[in-house]
Amino acid sequence: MAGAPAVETEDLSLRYGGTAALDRVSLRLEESGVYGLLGRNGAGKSSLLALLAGYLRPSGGTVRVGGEPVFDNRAATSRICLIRGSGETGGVTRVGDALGLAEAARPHWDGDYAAVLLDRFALAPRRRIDALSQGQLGALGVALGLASRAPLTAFDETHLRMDAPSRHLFYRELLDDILRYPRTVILSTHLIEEAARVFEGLLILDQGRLVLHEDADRIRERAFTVTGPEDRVARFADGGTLLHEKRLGGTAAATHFGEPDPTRADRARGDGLELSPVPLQDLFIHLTDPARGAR
Ligand SMILES: Nc1ncnc2c1ncn2[C@@H]1O[C@H](COP(=O)(O)OP(=O)(O)OP(=O)(O)O)[C@@H](O)[C@H]1O
Repeated sequence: MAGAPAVETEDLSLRYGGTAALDRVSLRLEESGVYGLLGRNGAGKSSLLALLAGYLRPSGGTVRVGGEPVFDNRAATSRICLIRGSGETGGVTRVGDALGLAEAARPHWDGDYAAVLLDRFALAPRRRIDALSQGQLGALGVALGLASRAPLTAFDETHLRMDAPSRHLFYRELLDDILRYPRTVILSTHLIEEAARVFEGLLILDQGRLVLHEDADRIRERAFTVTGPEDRVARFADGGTLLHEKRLGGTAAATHFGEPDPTRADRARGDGLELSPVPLQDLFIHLTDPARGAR
């Protein structure tokens, strides 16, 4: 559907018996780009991706990709590629066979690009899949996902077992290829800091709920830590959104997450306080801290 958001969910919920894996998640991804999906273990990331790919029927709410409902809709799901874990290769024997399967299933498949990626990841098409290491399986999953060129592609912790140079190659390919062929990519990962540079937007799930859905640039503007003498840091905190506070021998460091306000920042600097950006991983830890609700 022309002009429809790439991904749209409304009050999307999923229950496994008595467990609420996802609880009324509403989100819209308008633009092509790379979105980071973060959450602690069991937060609901895989459940959300499985629902977006049409693998599961929601217990409640709706999910649309490119304007179309996805569950039981082959036309819609052929435009979605979800690579789960180190990848599922359909029970075939060799790397080259997995590419053949993907070519048959994926309307936007680019075989030449797949061959280039296999070469870069040093994976020969004749290699037996059952003899690949976990990291090599991840690299195959990454190659299958990238070469699918699906309008919605999701990687569910696919690259976690790959070594650092291979992961960096993946991030570079992702950024380069999305510029050439704009599409929406969701990357679920626990490797937050190293992947942060590829994220245009961020989704954070906590216990099945969406606690943050924001552009990466805006997050950088909204989050900062103010450090200095305790009394001045406390004065600065008045009326702000305090996420975390640390004190040591009369000095305090308070992490805020609120609306950008340049005058407050100027005031803080004028008061001799130091302002610094918050690493994404710290922000994630603070936002998903179980003690936060109590504070
Ligand atoms: N097949 C299932 N049967 C029952 N409960 C499930 C099933 N799959 C997931 N769950 C539960 O649903 C919740 C969300 O799980 P999910 O796998 O979506 O989390 P996740 O964020 O992907 O976690 P991780 O980072 O550990 O992979 C968890 O409480 C999990 O125990």
